[in-house]
Amino acid sequence: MDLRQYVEIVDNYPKEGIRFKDITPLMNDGEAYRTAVNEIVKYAKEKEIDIIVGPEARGFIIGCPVSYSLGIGFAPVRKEGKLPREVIKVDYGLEYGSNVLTIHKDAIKPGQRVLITDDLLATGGTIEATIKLVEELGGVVAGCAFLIELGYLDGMEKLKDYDVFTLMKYE
Ligand SMILES: O=P(O)(O)OC[C@H]1O[C@H](OP(=O)(O)OP(=O)(O)O)[C@H](O)[C@@H]1O
Ligand SMILES: Nc1ncnc2[nH]cnc12
Repeated sequence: MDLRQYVEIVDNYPKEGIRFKDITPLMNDGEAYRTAVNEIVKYAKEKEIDIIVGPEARGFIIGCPVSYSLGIGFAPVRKEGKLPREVIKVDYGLEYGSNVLTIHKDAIKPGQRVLITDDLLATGGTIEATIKLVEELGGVVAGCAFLIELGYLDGMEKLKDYDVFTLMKYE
């Protein structure tokens, strides 16, 4: 199944010069969504993952069904001010802005094997920040999985020391 036909490219969103890759058509199609999630489930099984971590909001869309399918937990990474208990935080930049990400201090047990999921790898700022949070809690980043990699933004450079799985690459 060619999943690219379900990714819509929107020019100049959210600002001038950005070509936004919209995955909502993929999610709207049950078969395409399931095919994409199943590929990541397969990858997660190979990596013997204990828990999935995904950054808000699109990381949830990919990570939660993978967690459900494997019967393992999901730990949300959220923008500042959203998680109710004690958190650790990190600043990060992305293709069109900057922000703060947080995770609950007790979300991951030291030594747990973590798969980080997101819809898309652009500059790698979000994934780098998420990795920092996981590692600060003592988690082992056993893999990172994305639907889409924007090769022209070199996010992969930040992931040289990690195992990465992507379904679609745009140059
Ligand atoms: O590799 P980067 O340059 O960091 O960009 C990728 C990130 O940008 C998007 O999230 P965004 O922060 O727009 O938030 P959203 O998921 O809430 O839409 C996307 O879902 C990734 O998390
Ligand atoms: N070009 C892009 N399309 C979709 N999501 C993004 N997040 C960061 N850059 C993006």
